[in-house]
Amino acid sequence: MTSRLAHIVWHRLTGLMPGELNQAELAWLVSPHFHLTLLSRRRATMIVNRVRLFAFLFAVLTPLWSIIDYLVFPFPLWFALASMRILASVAFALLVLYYRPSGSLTDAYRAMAILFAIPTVFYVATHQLLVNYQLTGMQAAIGAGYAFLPFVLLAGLSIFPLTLLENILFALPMLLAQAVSGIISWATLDWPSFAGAFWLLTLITGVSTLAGLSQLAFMIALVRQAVRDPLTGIFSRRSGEEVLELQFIISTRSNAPLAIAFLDLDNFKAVNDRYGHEAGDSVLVGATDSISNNLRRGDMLARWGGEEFILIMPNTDLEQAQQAMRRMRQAGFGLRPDGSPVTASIGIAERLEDQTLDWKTLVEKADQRMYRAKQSGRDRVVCDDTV
Ligand SMILES: Nc1nc2c(ncn2[C@@H]2O[C@H](COP(=O)(O)OP(=O)(O)OP(=O)(O)O)[C@@H](O)[C@H]2O)c(=O)[nH]1
Repeated sequence: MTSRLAHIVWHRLTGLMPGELNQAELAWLVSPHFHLTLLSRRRATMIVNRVRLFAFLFAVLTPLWSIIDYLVFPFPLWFALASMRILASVAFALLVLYYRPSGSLTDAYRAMAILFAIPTVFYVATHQLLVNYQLTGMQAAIGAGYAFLPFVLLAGLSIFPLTLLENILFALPMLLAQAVSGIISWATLDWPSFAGAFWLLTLITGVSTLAGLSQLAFMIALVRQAVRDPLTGIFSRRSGEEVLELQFIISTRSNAPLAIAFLDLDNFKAVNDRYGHEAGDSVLVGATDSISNNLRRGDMLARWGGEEFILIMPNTDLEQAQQAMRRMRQAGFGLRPDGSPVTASIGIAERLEDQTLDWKTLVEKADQRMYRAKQSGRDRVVCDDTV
């Protein structure tokens, strides 16, 4: 009875989670640690682009308020505020001009940190300046507006597709700073208004976090659709090319081996011809399931064409790649509708061994070897040009 109730409550709760995600992807909302490289790169690009948009808006809006300050405040005050606004505006403009997306998350975090640091410094500086003046009436009302900046910053978090952990890490310094400033001025603190403002900041953080998580969920679903082959669920050719390009650069830089295997299922056309297209589809799914179950962590399988696949194996030399193929062929590639085993012809190429200068040549080599495996009788691996 209790377990049934717990089950219902759990079901209801998970029903609240973004419906576009599957169970495994829900963990991706918590921490970036679980994200695939392709998602991280796209997210990093999106974050930097949003930072630049935000910075552009603030570069334009920040100096405009000087007109109001000029009309309301006495001379030395409006001039000092205007100078600070111009400095902040220039800093925002520099961020727009010089920060470009690189695909690296560290760069994206740095861009966000700079974006939030500019108004924080501005806030602290203007606060120091304004406390020296005894403002009343209209002047006090306009001066109080400066205290709203932390609210704007925390609300600004909502435009970024961040995980729960990242949202907390970015919001925490601002909330802590607010709390510390309250503790420092403890004796003279107007308690109810401080507590009210702090509660409001926490609420805004919660809403921004929800907004960020919803964006992230939507992005995860879109990236999945863009990078996965709809039939087999493995990576599409387009994302395979992207990963291969990236892995080629990484392995060249670190002088590490990079092996790829080009796999083509044998006599697959006969399955379609004899048992129909749907049976053919099931064979494809069975073969990719079997390969995926035998992959090493860090390896990546992409569907290159109809019944052609490319397996990307970073940090793997020729000998290790041959071993991997032996293991894979032993595990098999699933069964044909008549119960006989599916076999594959495989060509292997390795960056160092083949002295290839770009990833396309590496694929060409593996493809040619796969073709020779077909010609010399199918169901075999070819890994050099000697046969
Ligand atoms: N069911 C199904 N068939 C596909 C799909 N994509 C490609 N094919 C079929 O795969 C077959 C490939 O046939 P071939 O290139 O002649 O190769 P094969 O029969 O495997 O022969 P070998 O490669 O020489 O061993 C074609 O009949 C395509 O129509 C797909 O998504 N589903």
